[in-house]
Amino acid sequence: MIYDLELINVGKVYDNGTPAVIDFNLSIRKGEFIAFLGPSGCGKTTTLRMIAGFESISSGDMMIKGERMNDVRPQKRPTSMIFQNYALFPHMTVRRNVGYGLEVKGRAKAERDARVDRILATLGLEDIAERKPDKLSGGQRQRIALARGLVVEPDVLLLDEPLGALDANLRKAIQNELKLLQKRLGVTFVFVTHAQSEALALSDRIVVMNQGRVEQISPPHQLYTRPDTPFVAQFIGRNTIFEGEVAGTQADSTFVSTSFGTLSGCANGGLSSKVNIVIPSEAIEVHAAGGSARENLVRAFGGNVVGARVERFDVVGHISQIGISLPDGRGLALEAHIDKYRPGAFPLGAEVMLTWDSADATVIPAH
Ligand SMILES: Nc1ncnc2c1ncn2[C@@H]1O[C@H](COP(=O)(O)OP(=O)(O)OP(=O)(O)O)[C@@H](O)[C@H]1O
Repeated sequence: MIYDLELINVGKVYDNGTPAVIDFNLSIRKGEFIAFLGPSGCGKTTTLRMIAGFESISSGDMMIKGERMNDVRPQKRPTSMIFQNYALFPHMTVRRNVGYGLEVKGRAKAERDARVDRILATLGLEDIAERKPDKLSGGQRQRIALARGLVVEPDVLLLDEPLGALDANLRKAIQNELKLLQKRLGVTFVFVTHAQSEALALSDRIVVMNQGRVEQISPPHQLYTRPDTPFVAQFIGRNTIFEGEVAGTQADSTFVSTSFGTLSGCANGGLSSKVNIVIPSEAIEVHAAGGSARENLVRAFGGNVVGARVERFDVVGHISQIGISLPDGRGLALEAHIDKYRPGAFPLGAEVMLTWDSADATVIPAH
């Protein structure tokens, strides 16, 4: 199979010796929307710049449609890049800004005009085509930058935090547009962000990076529900993590001996003896303690019962928010519809029990 983009053991060491990207492997199919997600300094932008050709590749290979690109100059690569600040020329009209890439490539005026008209129409920018960018809103400037990237008809569009300069509402609206546009045009997008919600909402697959290494590459739902590593479990979603050692397996459940008792979840990949059991907030239920509740819950939830205390109970609109503390002092925040936990269901300071289904928890290697 020929991929639109392949990174094969790609590494980057800067001149000062900093290893910024280590052994990056990824194969992207045509029309995929891929997000690079990770904390500041993890190597997202460096990887994007290596793909664009603005940064040299220290080791490994970068291929586009089966052709090795390592030594191809940026303007000769079938990529275009959109920067966070959009890098629009303030003295040029929107139309010239959008057509600039085609001018640089030496395309004839008639072809340039036709392509620019088409992309301006696609993005709803015809009415402002003769204006200068500094007279336009953030959302309009973002769309112009997108038009400028797409007009050269790249195989791969590279986007470096392209929504970072927009306020939250506009960001959400443009996210939706971006996703629809990408699917309609069928162009492969590689998108850098450190906003988790953006990556989860937009991408077909997310690459989570940490300190120059790829931690996990998965579709959003899988990344959220089945983290591969402790880093991903802490970085994505809101998980509670218990450390322990594998005590045995039965059917799909792996039992883990922890300081909170023997707890269980689904094993994700091969396990060493030291493991983490990862429980998403959404999977945790709160029950009043007392009477024979504990024995019943232990039976119903395969042993997944942990005692805790209610520290906070707030109702916001139709959502109940419960702040819980575990015996080891850690806190967790749970949310559910008000129908599930009615106001006053748990008085502050109440002893409660937390449960989850084994199938909703994931057991991963501790390192
Ligand atoms: N030109 C450079 N010279 C030396 N080191 C660099 C250079 N550019 C980046 N680095 C280092 O490489 C590592 C990765 O940086 P990079 O900008 O790729 O991270 P990032 O994940 O994109 O971060 P951010 O989200 O803050 O943009 C960091 O340790 C950074 O300090």
